[in-house]
Amino acid sequence: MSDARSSRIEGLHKMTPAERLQAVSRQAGLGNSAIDALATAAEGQIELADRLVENAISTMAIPVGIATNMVVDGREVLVPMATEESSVIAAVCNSAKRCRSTGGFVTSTSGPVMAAQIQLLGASDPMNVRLKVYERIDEIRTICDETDPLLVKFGGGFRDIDVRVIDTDEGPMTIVHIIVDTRDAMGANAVNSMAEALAPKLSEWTGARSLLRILTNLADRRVVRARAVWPVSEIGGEEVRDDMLSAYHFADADPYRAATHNKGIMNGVSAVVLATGNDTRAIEAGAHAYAARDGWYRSMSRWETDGDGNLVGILEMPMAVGLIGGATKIHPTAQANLEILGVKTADALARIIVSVGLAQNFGAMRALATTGIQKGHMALHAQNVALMVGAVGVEIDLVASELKALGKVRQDLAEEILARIRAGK
Ligand SMILES: CC(C)(COP(=O)([O-])OP(=O)([O-])OC[C@H]1O[C@@H](n2cnc3c(N)ncnc32)[C@H](O)[C@@H]1OP(=O)([O-])[O-])[C@@H](O)C(=O)NCCC(=O)NCCSC(=O)C[C@@](C)(O)CC(=O)[O-]
Ligand SMILES: NC(=O)C1=CN([C@@H]2O[C@H](COP(=O)(O)OP(=O)(O)OC[C@H]3O[C@@H](n4cnc5c(N)ncnc54)[C@H](OP(=O)(O)O)[C@@H]3O)[C@@H](O)[C@H]2O)C=CC1
Repeated sequence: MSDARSSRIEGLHKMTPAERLQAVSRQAGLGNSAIDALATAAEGQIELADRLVENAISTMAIPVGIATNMVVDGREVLVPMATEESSVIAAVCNSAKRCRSTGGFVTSTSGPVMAAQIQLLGASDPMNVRLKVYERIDEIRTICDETDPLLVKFGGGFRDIDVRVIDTDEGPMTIVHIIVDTRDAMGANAVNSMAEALAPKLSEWTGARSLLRILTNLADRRVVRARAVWPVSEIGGEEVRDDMLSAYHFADADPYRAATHNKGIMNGVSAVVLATGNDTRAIEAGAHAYAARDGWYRSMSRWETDGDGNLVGILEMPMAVGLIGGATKIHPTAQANLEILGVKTADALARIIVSVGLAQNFGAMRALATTGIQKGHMALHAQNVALMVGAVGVEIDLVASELKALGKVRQDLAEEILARIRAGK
């Protein structure tokens, strides 16, 4: 652990990344191996990193793996996933393989529609303010569309308003939602610019003070739905199917279980979001808020059986991803991953992501309802544990396979095995 002398490094943001690395190393008292690790990771990447974020000193590589077997809306698709967690990609490959015979994943979407909120305060008549805003819809449309003519040219732009009065600890507030079709963009910048342009006008028309002007990540008008059918024969029998349903009912009724169940879904979702340079925090925030829309936090997915006894999975969630903007357009790896996916629209990307989330959920539930998660997950995790204890080259596979054979993937055992290998025993 470093023992930073002071967190104040004057002018760090004005230095080059190499100068920053030196300054941080000095301040944090880094040893040569830590400095080398940061400098090596930065090679060939730092120029872009320095453009993307502030005070960049290095980069952090996350593995990109390919999920096979996915069929989405009849199209075979190879899906790049960026994740540091073992067994996540294997789970998608496995689950997608098991529903190929029924056609894979079928999706639908409500379209690329985002909303921004403008908070109006200080009026004694918030309901009256609400109606005054509705009366100005034509002017609002003009202001919003004039803010982003390019978006309008591509077929997007202002669509509608929704004006709510909410109760808060400091009394009622009027909240204006501007609803915008953002086409192939995630749309944060477009809707935020529109909200900022519109806010002074809303104050002028209503007499209320405008304060916050920002998009909502609860993108409940940009919902994507995926469904798939797993034949009983591909699940491992009726007993496994019924146990998977019991696992789902547990998650849907208990927020402690729902959090983990949904984390499994997000294992798949966030990995594709990250691989395509999209904003993982935006997607995570929207997904969890949507899962709590009924007033309690529940499973993001739904599971049932069809008339033939097959297991049917359904996932419906907000999916505000883009192909334009953020890191998507400028990160070469994101661009290459989009090429692998072969998608030309944000809508097509969103459909694949939600399908991967559903596949991931199937894989985790099936593992949990049968062998338990440790068998598949820990078998793949054994290599990480071998690396953690310092195994190199051929040692890694030797340590990992001994751990798997023992059925105990533990660091203390890995250390013992490595010591034995090195002693030639
Ligand atoms: C791990 C498996 C897939 C093994 O599952 P298995 O049935 O033992 O696999 P298999 O060896 O019989 O192979 C079947 C297919 O799985 C795929 N597959 C199999 N192995 C690989 C591999 N190495 N790399 C790529 N693909 C692999 C591959 O498609 C293969 O077909 P093939 O191509 O050979 O014809 C299964 O046990 C599984 O899906 N487990 C769940 C893993 C999981 O969810 N991991 C996430 C980490 S745990 C977590 O964070 C979330 C959680 C679990 O807490 C969520 C929750 O609680 O709900
Ligand atoms: N709460 C949140 O989630 C927030 C997220 N963000 C960040 O915002 C970023 C995403 O913003 P986003 O607005 O998507 O990106 P950009 O503003 O970079 O890109 C969108 C813009 O690109 C132009 N454009 C060109 N071609 C198209 C097309 N085919 N479809 C749609 N627009 C097109 C449009 O017009 P024009 O170029 O004229 O503007 C559009 O407004 C992410 O990095 C995210 O992290 C930012 C703030 C808050």
